[in-house]
Amino acid sequence: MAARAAFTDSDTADEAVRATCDDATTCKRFATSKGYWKDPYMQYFARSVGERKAPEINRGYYARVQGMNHLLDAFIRKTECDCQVINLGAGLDTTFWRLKEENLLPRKFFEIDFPTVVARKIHNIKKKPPLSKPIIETHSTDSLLLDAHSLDSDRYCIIGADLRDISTLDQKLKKFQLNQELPTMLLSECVLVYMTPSHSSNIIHWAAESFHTAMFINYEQVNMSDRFGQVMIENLQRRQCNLAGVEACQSLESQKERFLKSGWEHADALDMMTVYSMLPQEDVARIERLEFLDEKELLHQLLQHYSICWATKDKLNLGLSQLAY
Ligand SMILES: C[S@@+](CC[C@H](N)C(=O)[O-])C[C@H]1O[C@@H](n2cnc3c(N)ncnc32)[C@H](O)[C@@H]1O
Repeated sequence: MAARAAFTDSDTADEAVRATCDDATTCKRFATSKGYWKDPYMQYFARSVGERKAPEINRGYYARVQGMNHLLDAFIRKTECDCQVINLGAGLDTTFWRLKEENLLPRKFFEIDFPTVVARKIHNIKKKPPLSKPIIETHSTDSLLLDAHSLDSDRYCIIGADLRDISTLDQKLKKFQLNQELPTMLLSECVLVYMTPSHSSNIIHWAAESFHTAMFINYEQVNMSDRFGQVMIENLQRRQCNLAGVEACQSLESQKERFLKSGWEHADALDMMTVYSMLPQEDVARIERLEFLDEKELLHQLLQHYSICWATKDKLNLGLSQLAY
């Protein structure tokens, strides 16, 4: 009986984590509909613009997306596209299509998420030509591997897997021609915080062991032990969503530390208030004119509770540790 209850609880917990993918998608969809940044592909994953979101939420998503893109694009340029990207917990992210459009496609772009999330994404890709066309265009043969929980083409691959099961993840990536010799970017955008510190540390460790030249960018909460952080945790708990990994989100130091103790040579971390102040200020001024923001203090608090941490290892001496804002 006890085992059964535990199974049901963890199932509910995983379902709540999977639902966070819809939150991210609807918030990004809304912000793009207001013109914070351009993403012509989002509409194919979330048809309706949905409920209005507060201006501080839209600015927060702007900082998140621009902040991640800045480091990712710098890495791709540094490697002259001779690299691969693995987006862990990718949800309905559209980065592959943006990179294709901007002529910045890596040799291969991998995405991982729970099989049910992947099944939904594949369903949308199959049905919407603007999503499927770029995949077909960059594929050299007539047929590509496609089933309910995976799609593999020359340049884009999406895999249904649980990130907490590293050996299956590793096996599946290798089956789809992961190249351990290529400079590799690992992305986790609001993902690690949903798993225990031991599970996320396994992933960070596995990534460091698997590639000799790599960069890992992690976006998630920080400064979570203060009052504002506690309220964020309680709000999520009310929706059955437990931030199981919050322990690593105490400070910028704790964020860096988890990489440095797991085989990464160099790590940096900034809170999103700082990232926001380092983004191209002309564009920041443009988005600040889009909507009137009454509660500046709330925006600052929000941005101070998220961070981008990036870590590198660089056997090929590409200069990865110099990539910054
Ligand atoms: C908040 S969403 C973020 C999605 C995307 N990275 C973005 O920022 O738009 C978190 C994603 O991580 C995925 N995720 C969390 N834990 C996972 C696990 N153990 N295995 C696979 N995917 C996981 C969820 O299914 C969800 O799609």
